[in-house]
Parts: sequence; structure tokens; C-alpha cells
Amino acid sequence: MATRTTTAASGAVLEQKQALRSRVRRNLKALDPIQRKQQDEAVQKLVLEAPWFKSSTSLCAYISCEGLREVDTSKIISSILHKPDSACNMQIPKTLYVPRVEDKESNMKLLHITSVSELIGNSMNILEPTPLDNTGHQREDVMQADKPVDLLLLPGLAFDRSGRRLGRGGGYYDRFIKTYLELAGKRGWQPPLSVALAYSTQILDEAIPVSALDVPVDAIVSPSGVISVSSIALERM
Ligand SMILES: Nc1nc2c(c(=O)[nH]1)N(C=O)[C@@H](CNc1ccc(C(=O)N[C@@H](CCC(=O)O)C(=O)O)cc1)CN2
Ligand SMILES: Nc1ncnc2c1ncn2[C@@H]1O[C@H](COP(=O)(O)OP(=O)(O)OP(=O)(O)O)[C@@H](O)[C@H]1O
Repeated sequence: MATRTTTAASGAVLEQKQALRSRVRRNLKALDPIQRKQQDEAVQKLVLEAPWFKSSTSLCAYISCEGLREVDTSKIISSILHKPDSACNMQIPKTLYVPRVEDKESNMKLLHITSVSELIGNSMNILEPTPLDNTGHQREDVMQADKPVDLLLLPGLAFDRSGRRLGRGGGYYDRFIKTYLELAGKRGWQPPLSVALAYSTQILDEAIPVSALDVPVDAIVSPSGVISVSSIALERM
């Protein structure tokens, strides 16, 4: 009986998520391109000027996809990959890992890159790192890194003000974050700060339907500012 109740509840959540995804996708498609560009600039400026971004040394970030109407990350990515030089870029050197979908079982790796030239388009038109670097070596997987990631910059379709996140339905990020948090726990590392980037229309007043497997974010950056949700966010932001 308990199992049947749970299954029915998950079915309802699934349906609610699909309906919400359709609505948000429609709203994103309807966004005026000029306003969208302004929002891209505003969100990236907030991130680039934030102390928690400036002080980060190891990050996972997504490579934004125009077709999916994701908040642009190109300026953030360029800033991370720009070689520090005493004259104009005083930033702390940062190690960057970006997503690569490995299989249809929703497994995603976050692989180390040092330049955007190491990315190629996949079947979904998302830029991803090649598995081998230009010297023929396997790229470092963040799960093998000997140093903790301090910041995750996440995509998503919709968010609420309690940090609930609706993704595109693959479960890629939920699985990755769960596994990474387990690894960090085993190694005695602080968990990374997870920050989602969103257009204003992606922040909903209503609660996002979630299941037990959905991992909430610590904070959301939208053009209106930073919404800090978790105790980790309140401590570190
Ligand atoms: N830039 C970026 N990279 C990413 C993700 C992401 O959300 N954004 N992912 C995060 O998981 C993984 C890829 N997962 C994806 C899942 C769905 C779709 C997609 O095209 N979905 C369509 C609908 C497809 C359908 O249901 O028919 C869409 O959302 O419009 C793309 C990527 C890894 N890399
Ligand atoms: N940690 C996990 N282990 C196993 N299955 C999972 C896990 N997290 C999510 N899933 C499954 O993946 C599927 C998609 O989940 P969901 O709809 O929450 O994805 P999403 O949050 O929209 O996607 P993403 O995390 O890629 O942004 C569901 O069937 C869900 O049960």
C-alpha cells in the first residue's frame, strides 16, 4: 500500500514537472532577444563581481546553449580561462570542469578544460569537451581531482525561492551532485556552493514540484540579484 501511494505521488510530480517545463520553455521562447541579452549581461556581471566567485579556485560550470535559451555563461567561462597576467587580469587562477554526457543512462562527467577550443558540439548542439586533450591524454574527471570544487554554476529550467530546481528531465545534475557530495563527505571536504543562473521568468512564486532525488541549489542569481537560500549560501555569500 505504501509503495502504491509513493508511486502515485511520483506520477503526479512527474506530470506537474512536465507541465511546468512546457510553460517555462514557452515563456523563454517568448523573451525579447534584446531583453534576454540585457539579462545575460546582468547575471554574468553579478557573478563576475561576486566575492564568492572571485575567491573560488576550482569550479564546475555549464557551457550555455543558445537554442535551449540558457543564461549565457560565455563571459564567465572566458574570464575563468583567461590566463592570469599581472597587467590586466589579477584574478586567482581557477580550474574549470564542464559537462560531457557519457551515455543515455543519464551519466554526465565534468571534465577539465583549459580553453574553449577544446569543446565540440554534441548531437543536442551543446558544446562539450572531447574525452582526450590535445596531447592525447584523458581529461581529468572532477571525480578524480585531488582538490575540492568550491563552486558549481548550474543551469535549470525553473527555480523557486526555496532553492528547488527543475531541470530538463535527464536527472544528470541530480545524479552528479549526489555523487559529488558523497565523495566530498568521504574526503572530509566542504561541499561546493551551488549557484543556479536564471532569467527572471525562470524564478517562480509557486513551489516547484520535487521528488526525494531532486537536489536543491544553495543560491540563484537572476538579473534582480542573488537569492541565497541555504545555510552554506548564508555563510559563504
Ligand atoms: N548547457 C548545458 N549542458 C548540459 C546540460 C544542460 O542542461 N545545459 N545538461 C543538464 O542536464 C546535460 C545535458 N542534458 C540535456 C537534457 C535535455 C536537453 C534538451 O535538449 N531538452 C529539450 C527537450 C527534449 C525533449 O524532452 O524532447 C529541452 O529542454 O528543450 C539538453 C541537454 C549536460 N550538459
Ligand atoms: N540520484 C539519482 N539516482 C537515480 N535516478 C535519479 C537520480 N536523480 C534523478 N533521477 C531520475 O532521473 C529522472 C529525471 O529526474 P528529474 O526530472 O528530477 O531531472 P531534472 O532535475 O529535471 O534533470 P537534471 O538534473 O539533469 O537537470 C527521474 O526518473 C529521476 O527519478
